[in-house]
Amino acid sequence: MSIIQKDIPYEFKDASLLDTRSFIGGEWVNGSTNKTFAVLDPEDDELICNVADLTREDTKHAIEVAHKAFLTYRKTPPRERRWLIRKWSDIIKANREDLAAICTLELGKPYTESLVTVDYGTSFLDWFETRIESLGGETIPAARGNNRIVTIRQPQGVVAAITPWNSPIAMITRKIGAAIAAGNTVVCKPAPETPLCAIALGKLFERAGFPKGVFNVVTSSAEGSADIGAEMCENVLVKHLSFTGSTPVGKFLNGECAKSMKRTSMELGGNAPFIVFEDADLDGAAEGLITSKFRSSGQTCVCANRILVHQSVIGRFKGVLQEKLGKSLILGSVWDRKTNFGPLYSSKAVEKVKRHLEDAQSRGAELIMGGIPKSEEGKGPNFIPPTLLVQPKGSASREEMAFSKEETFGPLATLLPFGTEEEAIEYSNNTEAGLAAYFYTQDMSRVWRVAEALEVGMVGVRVGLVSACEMPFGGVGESGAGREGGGSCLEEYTEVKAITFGL
Ligand SMILES: O=CCCC(=O)O
Repeated sequence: MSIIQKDIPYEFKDASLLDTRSFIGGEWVNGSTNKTFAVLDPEDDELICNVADLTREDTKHAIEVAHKAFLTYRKTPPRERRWLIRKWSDIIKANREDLAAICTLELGKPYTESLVTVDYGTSFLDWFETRIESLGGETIPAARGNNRIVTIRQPQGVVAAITPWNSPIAMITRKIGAAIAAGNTVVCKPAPETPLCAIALGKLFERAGFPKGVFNVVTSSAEGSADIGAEMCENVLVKHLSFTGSTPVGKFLNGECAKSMKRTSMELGGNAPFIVFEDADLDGAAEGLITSKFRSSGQTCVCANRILVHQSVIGRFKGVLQEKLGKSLILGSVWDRKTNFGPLYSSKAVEKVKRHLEDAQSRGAELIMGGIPKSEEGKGPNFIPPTLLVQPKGSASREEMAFSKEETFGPLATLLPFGTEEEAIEYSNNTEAGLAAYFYTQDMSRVWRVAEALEVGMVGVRVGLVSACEMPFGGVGESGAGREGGGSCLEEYTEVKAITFGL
C-alpha cells in the first residue's frame, strides 16, 4: 500500500522507495515517540503523508551508531569505497524517474526539471568517485636536515549534514557523497518540507551495499529541528557539521560548533548581482537571466537577485527579455512534461515575494509582466508567475529596495538602470552575502577587471548557470565558508596528519 495520501498522475515503478521512516544503523525506524509530522504538496497544499518526527535522543543514538560504523568504515580501501559510490550512483540512475517524481511531489518542482536535478545529484557522486584514489598527501624535505616529513589525509569521523528543501537530492549527494567518499560516516537531517527524497536516497544507499550505519537519515518536523541541530553541534562524536540554508541559522550553528572546534561547511544565503553592460549581447544576456533568475522558480541561493542593466540598453533589453520570457517558460501542472516553471514551496515563500514586489512598486518600479495572481485564477495557493519590473531612472534609491538587502528566493526580477562600471561594482559589492555574481560584456579587459573586483565566491561571465560538480561551490563573507564539489571536494572532509621521520 502506498504511503501517499492523495492522487497523483504518476505511477511509481518501485513504490518501496516511498517511506515515512528514518534510517539509522541500516534499520528503518519510527523514532522513540512514534510522533509524525505532515509533508504537504506545494502545488495544492494537500497532505502527501506523515513522516516520523525524531527527537534529540534519537539523533544522539544515530550519531553513536554512525561513530561505531566509522571505526571500521574508515579502514575501507579507497578502491572499495570507489565501487560503493559508483554503485550508489548507478542505482540512483536506474531509479531516476521515481526519484524525480518524489522530488516533484514534495517540492512542487516540474517533473522535467526534477529529472535534471537527479542527474545533477548523480554528477556529484560520479565526480567524487574519480577523486577517491588520488586523495593523498605530500612528501616534504625537512629544512632542519636529517628529517623527512610526509602528510597523509584521514577521514574526520561522524559528519552531521543539515540539508535544504530547495535541492533535496543534489544537496544530499553533494555533502554526503563527498563525506562518505573520503571515508567518513554521516547523520543527515533533511529539511522538514522535503524528507521523502532523503529517505529514498537512503533506500538506494542500502541497496548499494554500504556497511550499516555509514549513512543515517534523521527526519524531523520544523518544531523539532532546533533540538536536533543542538545535538549535532554539541555531541563530541560529531567532527564536522555541513549545512546549507539561511545565513542567520548558519551563523548560529557555526557559533555553536566553535565551542568544540568542529569543522564546518556552510553554504548560506546569496544576493547575486546580474550586470548587463552596454556592449553585451542582449539575446545571450536575456537567456542567461532567465536561467539564473527563474530556474526553480527563483528558489536557489545562486539565483540573480539584483539586476543591473546599463541605462543606454535597458529599454531594448526589457523588450528582448519580455519576449523570451513569454516563449521559454511554460506554466502548467508540475506533472506535465512540458511545464518548466512551477509553484513556490510554501505560503511563507509567497509572502516574501509579495512583500518584495510591493516594496519595489512603492519605490517607483513599474510592473511589466506577472504579479501576484488573484485567488480566482486557480493556479494553486503557492503559485507566482514570472514577474518583471523596471525601475525608472531617478526614482528611489535602489539600495533601499527590499531585494537589495535580502534575497527574494522567488520569480521576481526588477531591472535597475546604471551608468558606470564603478557604480555597478559598488552596488554589487554592497552586500554581506557574496555567493555568486553574473555579468555580460564583450570587452575582455572588462571581463577580468569586473570578475576580479566582484566580492563573491563564484562568477558567471556570459553564463547564467555556474553550478557544476567540478566547480568549487561556495561564497565569501556571510554567504558561508568552505567549498563543495570542485578539485578539493574530498579534502574538505579529511584531516591532514604530518608524520616526521628521522633518517
Ligand atoms: O541553492 C542551492 C544550490 C543550488 C545549486 O547547486 O545550484
